[in-house]
Amino acid sequence: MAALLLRTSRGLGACLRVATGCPSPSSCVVAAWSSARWPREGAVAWRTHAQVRHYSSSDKLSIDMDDKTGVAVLKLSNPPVNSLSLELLTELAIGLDKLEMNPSCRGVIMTSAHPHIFSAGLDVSEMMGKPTEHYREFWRAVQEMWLKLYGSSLVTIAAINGSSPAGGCLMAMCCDYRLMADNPKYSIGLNETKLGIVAPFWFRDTMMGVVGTRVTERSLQLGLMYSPAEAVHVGLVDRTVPEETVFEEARTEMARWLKIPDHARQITKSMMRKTTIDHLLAQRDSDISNFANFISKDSIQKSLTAYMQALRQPKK
Ligand SMILES: CC/C=C\C/C=C\C/C=C\CCC/C=C/C(=O)SCCNC(=O)CCNC(=O)[C@H](O)C(C)(C)COP(=O)(O)OP(=O)(O)OC[C@H]1O[C@@H](n2cnc3c(N)ncnc32)[C@H](O)[C@@H]1OP(=O)(O)O
Repeated sequence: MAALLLRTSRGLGACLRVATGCPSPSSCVVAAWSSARWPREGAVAWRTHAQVRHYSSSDKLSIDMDDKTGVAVLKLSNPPVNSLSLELLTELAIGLDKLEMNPSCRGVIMTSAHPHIFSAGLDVSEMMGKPTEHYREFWRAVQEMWLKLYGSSLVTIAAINGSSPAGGCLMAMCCDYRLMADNPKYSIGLNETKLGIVAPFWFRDTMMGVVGTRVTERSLQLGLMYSPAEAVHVGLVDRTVPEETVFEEARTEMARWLKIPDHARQITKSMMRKTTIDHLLAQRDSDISNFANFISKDSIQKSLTAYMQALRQPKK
């Protein structure tokens, strides 16, 4: 058991083989471990100096870590719609990594600084009119963000305070719990087919883990966007709350999750997610090539152009 308390600081994907005698990352089922999240002398000393630390140096992302509660707040702030550009994706992956390595950190609340939009998903302009090398780099960054968030050993809660299509929905689905503002104007879902593109297998697998096979199949084929109430009905969101209380409700929910001993919860989370993570890790390069080939096709570029033009039309 003592071996289980070793820190590896690498999220759920890192196998603590020493703990289970597991020979390889791919055959290890329960050994993934990030860090034993018990207070250490160093961490306590750190707390006396500063309770809240600002983590991110980017203006597109703020990360504030409260040393007293062990909870970090990660706020997307990339106007106008929090689209996930290469830069923001990279910042997200770095920020999540830093939190994973901080022994004081036990949970992350992810939310948006924008009043009505959680995230518009991947920045479509990163997928249009660029050279193949750019598409490859972009897609690796999308994968990396997913690996860090889906594979995080921390408690992750999405405080969804606005619309959340496609990649925005993916980020929310990576979290352990989702609260959404009950505003019927907001929507959430994987709408990729409506853009003429295809949600890759790991988007699908993430959704299946949240809502099951049947709802995923219907949602993906039709590119369904759900209102908050519908999202609760299909299980995509755990709970709706009045808009002005989303953040406080997320804090209350976090406190509930933090009552569970970290080691037990982390191993359980790893058991649930490891197969899905390994699936992408095993096919990372081919997934990048598939994306780059697919997105470079003239027909796909035309679809994206038409979609963006339609988006720019005045709304009725
Ligand atoms: C064989 C093949 C097998 C496998 C395939 C292999 C690989 C897979 C291939 C591809 C996978 C790709 C996966 C893609 C995931 C994504 O996330 S795609 C992005 C999808 N996102 C959307 O569709 C959201 C579109 N946006 C909206 O619905 C709305 O903008 C909003 C609800 C978010 C906000 O509405 P409003 O507040 O009304 O704001 P506006 O609509 O006026 O937008 C303001 C401004 O922002 C621009 N914009 C909006 N969204 C995006 C975006 N995602 N990226 C870039 N830019 C965006 C919009 O055009 C406006 O710009 P301007 O007009 O001001 O210039």
